[in-house]
Amino acid sequence: MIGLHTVAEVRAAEAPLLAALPEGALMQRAATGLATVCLRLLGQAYGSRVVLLVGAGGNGGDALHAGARLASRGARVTAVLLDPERAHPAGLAAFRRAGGRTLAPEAAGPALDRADLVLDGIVGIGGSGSLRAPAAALVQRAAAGPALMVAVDVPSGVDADTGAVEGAAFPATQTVTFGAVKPGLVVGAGRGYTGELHLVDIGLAEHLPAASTSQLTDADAAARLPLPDADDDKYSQGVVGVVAGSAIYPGAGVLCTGAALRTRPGLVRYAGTAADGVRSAWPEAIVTDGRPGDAGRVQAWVVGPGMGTDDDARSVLAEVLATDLPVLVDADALTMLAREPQLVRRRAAPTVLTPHEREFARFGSEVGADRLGAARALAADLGAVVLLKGEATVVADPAGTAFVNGTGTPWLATAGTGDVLSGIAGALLAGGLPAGEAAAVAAHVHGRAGQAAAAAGPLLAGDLVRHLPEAISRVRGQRPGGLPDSGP
Ligand SMILES: NC(=O)C1=CN([C@@H]2O[C@H](COP(=O)(O)OP(=O)(O)OC[C@H]3O[C@@H](n4cnc5c(N)ncnc54)[C@H](OP(=O)(O)O)[C@@H]3O)[C@@H](O)[C@H]2O)[C@@H](O)CC1
Ligand SMILES: Nc1ncnc2c1ncn2[C@@H]1O[C@H](COP(=O)(O)OP(=O)(O)O)[C@@H](O)[C@H]1O
Ligand SMILES: [K+]
Repeated sequence: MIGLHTVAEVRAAEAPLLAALPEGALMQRAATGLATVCLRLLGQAYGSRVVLLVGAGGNGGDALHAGARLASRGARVTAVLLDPERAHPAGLAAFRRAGGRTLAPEAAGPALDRADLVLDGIVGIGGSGSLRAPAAALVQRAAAGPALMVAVDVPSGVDADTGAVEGAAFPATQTVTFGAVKPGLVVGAGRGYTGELHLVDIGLAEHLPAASTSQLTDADAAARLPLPDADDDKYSQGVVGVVAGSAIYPGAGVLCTGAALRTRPGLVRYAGTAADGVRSAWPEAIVTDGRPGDAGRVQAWVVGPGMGTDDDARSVLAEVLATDLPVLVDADALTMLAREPQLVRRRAAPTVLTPHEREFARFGSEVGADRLGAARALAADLGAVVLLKGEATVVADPAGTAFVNGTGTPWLATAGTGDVLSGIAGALLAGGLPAGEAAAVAAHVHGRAGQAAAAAGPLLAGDLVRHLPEAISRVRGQRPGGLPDSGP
């Protein structure tokens, strides 16, 4: 599990180290790691052109110390001092001793235009608000040039906690971050500015609290996807019930049921008006065109995709939510639930809501720039797990534990892929995973299936279902074997 730590947590963890270590030692660790990454990227330091963008805080200090190391290896390093009077004194002295030269921001254009590498030490975890004018102009000039763009700790202009970007920000090809991954590097707009992420260990780990926000690795997901063993039968892996699709639009029912089958193929029951379509696509499912109560026993329900929002649909939703089973609520069911949120507030069993941004807004407030904060707030308000879909899907539970998904591809932005996600998550809920983990593992596996399917070109939602066994095998670190095809 990759823990994501807020600025406050990083500052609190730094405090005892700063008190215990000789002055500047922590910054030396950071700068050494930073210079090592830059040297690797440059390949050959000697003769290469490096420009440092240096703000007035510790972030600029890191850049100056790293620049000194690069200069001592023969790189031609120029520091653009945004606030010369306040540049980090020890860093600037080391930089000058190593032969580095300085420039005023107004004179920096030509150097930026021909740099091999630009190091962004404008602002790190001490930043607030949008990037100020001189810094923003330098960032834009650097971005237009040919250089590798390396951000120090956090790309300047990105809010380290939320990923919010107001105005300009440094579009890094690489970000070298210190001590802990900050949430803003992997979520929201910030994710798009971070590039490849490098974490430098500066000794903070033992001082950091347990992370309340995490990102799953393949190994974390695999540990939550148990293999069936000799004692299992078709019921023991958990039976999932699916209410999705309609007579006119059976697709959502077919996709959702297929995804559930391909995730934990113990048993999937389907109840709804898309019964004929589901039956012919998936002979493995047990299908009724009756109500959920007619379907037989299940351990979790998925309700919503393509089911409509008429009175019948509303009464089916109420029936499912009145059970004491875990329920995943998606799509049309979210639209209905937003009108009657008490249906979920009064539940004792876990509920997972999987809105995209427009569905989220129906519950009363826009997602905004702080996606983690928004998901946490809705989860706490409704007492449900909220999986907020999008480029970086986030999952939050009512107690405040959250996950940021790290897998996926923009090719997933196509109709029906959300129905597949619901089927995967429903199967994991029925298997007994805690609701927040079921949602997070589902997003992880769904993203991996998207990546596998996209390798062959533009993907359709049905391709995701077909690639699920392969994606799950890969998450487990196994070489996927071929599976016969069935369904969409
Ligand atoms: N603590 C340590 O020992 C270690 C710290 N480390 C490093 O230090 C960094 C934290 O240093 P920090 O606390 O000095 O803050 P920092 O990120 O440099 O920002 C402050 C400067 O930014 C400016 N500024 C603010 N907003 C702005 C905006 N919108 N647009 C433009 N400018 C803006 C602000 O200006 P001011 O408001 O003061 O006028 C001030 O000049 C951390 O990220 C890591 O890199 C590592 O070496 C490990 C050891
Ligand atoms: N730009 C994107 N990058 C990565 N994943 C995306 C992007 N846009 C959408 N997705 C993913 O695609 C899926 C779309 O789901 P949804 O909006 O419910 O579509 P539908 O209702 O058509 O099934 C979600 O899992 C979402 O996270
Ligand atoms: K920075």
